[in-house]
Amino acid sequence: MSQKKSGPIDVAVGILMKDNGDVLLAQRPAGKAYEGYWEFPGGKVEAGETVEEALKREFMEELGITVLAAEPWCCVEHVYPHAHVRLHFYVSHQWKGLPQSREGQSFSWQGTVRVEPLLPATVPLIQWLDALRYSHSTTETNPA
Ligand SMILES: Nc1nc2c([nH]c(=O)n2[C@@H]2O[C@H](COP(=O)(O)OP(=O)(O)OP(=O)(O)O)[C@@H](O)[C@H]2O)c(=O)[nH]1
Repeated sequence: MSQKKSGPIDVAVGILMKDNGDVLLAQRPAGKAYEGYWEFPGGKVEAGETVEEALKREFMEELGITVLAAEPWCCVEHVYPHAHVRLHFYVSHQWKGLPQSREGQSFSWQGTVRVEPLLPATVPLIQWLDALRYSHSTTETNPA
């Protein structure tokens, strides 16, 4: 009989944010659960790795990007039919390289995120991301 891992699976997820606030999304390639859904790039943390190490490894493996620095932002748990995941979202403003489709995935830089469908656990993040983006913005006008 096969046994399922009972606790959540840790996943490192990275949000690359350009100076203008645009963020990078990737479309899950064929053969993965939720194929065709959009997500922030990342993947499962392997045994013996920190979340940050996993983040850097996944970005290099999947996109050929070197993440130079990233800050932990928020953590979300979600139970899918295929897995119970704990997503550790990091925001990075410093990286090297252009996204390469090493797994056949499509990419899109988005201001207000309009690509669909998004992975269900990622949907609430989009609203929080707008707040984060505006808090970084220096061009915001004071309504008063
Ligand atoms: N990368 C990423 N994963 C997410 C997001 N939101 C979300 O629910 N997930 C979930 O987190 C898990 C990530 O696992 P994965 O299958 O992409 O990881 P991996 O690259 O290590 O895949 P592999 O098992 O094929 O090697 C999936 O269950 C996925 O549904 C997101 O925004 N980005």
